[in-house]
Amino acid sequence: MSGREPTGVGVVTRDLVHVFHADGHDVAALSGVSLTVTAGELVGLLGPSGSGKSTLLLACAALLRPTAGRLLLNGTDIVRLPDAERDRLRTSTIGMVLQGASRNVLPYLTVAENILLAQRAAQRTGADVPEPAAVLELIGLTEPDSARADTLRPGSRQLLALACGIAHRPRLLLADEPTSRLAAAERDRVLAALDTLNDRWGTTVVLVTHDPAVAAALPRTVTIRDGRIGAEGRRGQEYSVITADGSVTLPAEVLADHPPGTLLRIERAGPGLLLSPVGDDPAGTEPSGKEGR
Ligand SMILES: Nc1ncnc2c1ncn2[C@@H]1O[C@H](COP(=O)(O)OP(=O)(O)OP(=O)(O)O)[C@@H](O)[C@H]1O
Repeated sequence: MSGREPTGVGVVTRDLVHVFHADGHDVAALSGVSLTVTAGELVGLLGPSGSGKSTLLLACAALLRPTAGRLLLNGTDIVRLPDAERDRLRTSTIGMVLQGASRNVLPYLTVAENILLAQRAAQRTGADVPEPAAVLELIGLTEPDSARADTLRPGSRQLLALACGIAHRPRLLLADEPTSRLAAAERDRVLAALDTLNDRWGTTVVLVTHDPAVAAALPRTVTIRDGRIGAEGRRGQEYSVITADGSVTLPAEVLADHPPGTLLRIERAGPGLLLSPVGDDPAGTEPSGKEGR
């Protein structure tokens, strides 16, 4: 190792759009995402199935080239970078943990062999990589180096997947549902590993999760709805976000009582805003309800 501590990468997206073309029709997976993740932050992406979380993660990982918009890693827009440059970023700067441990580790290799394999691409470019033991210590995986991956318990296999994702010491780690299908104690080990990584190496971490317990433990969450940012959370508390076009996504429980089409009066109330639903005739010029019959 060079001894110089790498710090995390800042991620900025502006009006990011991605359209998949499948079976003769288009699917807009991202419809204008503008998000800023500061270098060294730990952020969770939440949202319903199909809202665009994985697509956003893949775009940040330079594994998918967005249709439009900007995506900057430490100030460099990677959307229009040549393929070779994007490959180099993935080898040197970005770590990706795909959904499901089996997509990140080879079952018939040992713990140590999986780490060494994950480091190979970075080593080919002449980069310094950490000792496998240092990676395992940071992640908190205590199983012997010689254990085959397919003999590990689910939580340990997921920790190994994380270890492979950070084996080349990336400055940005993107993890797609790293705690899914884990028991609470195993989930907590994975969360602790992400915290330690973020704290000790200063790595920026963006993870997708559906688990409310994980979301509540994260310092910041961003909720994606229909390919846009719908809400932000801080330590489990949810906030709506005013988007660039001035729209606000209401929380699901508010929408349940006030369906689309409801008229709202918006008034300033000191430093706050008061949203009041009104009838179909906000000016009150028509008699309403039974009184008019
Ligand atoms: N390769 C693809 N080809 C066509 N459509 C796709 C492809 N990948 C994703 N989609 C569509 O894009 C939209 C967003 O998908 P995405 O996987 O990003 O959502 P998600 O929020 O990660 O969902 P989940 O929580 O279920 O993983 C969905 O409508 C999905 O069907």
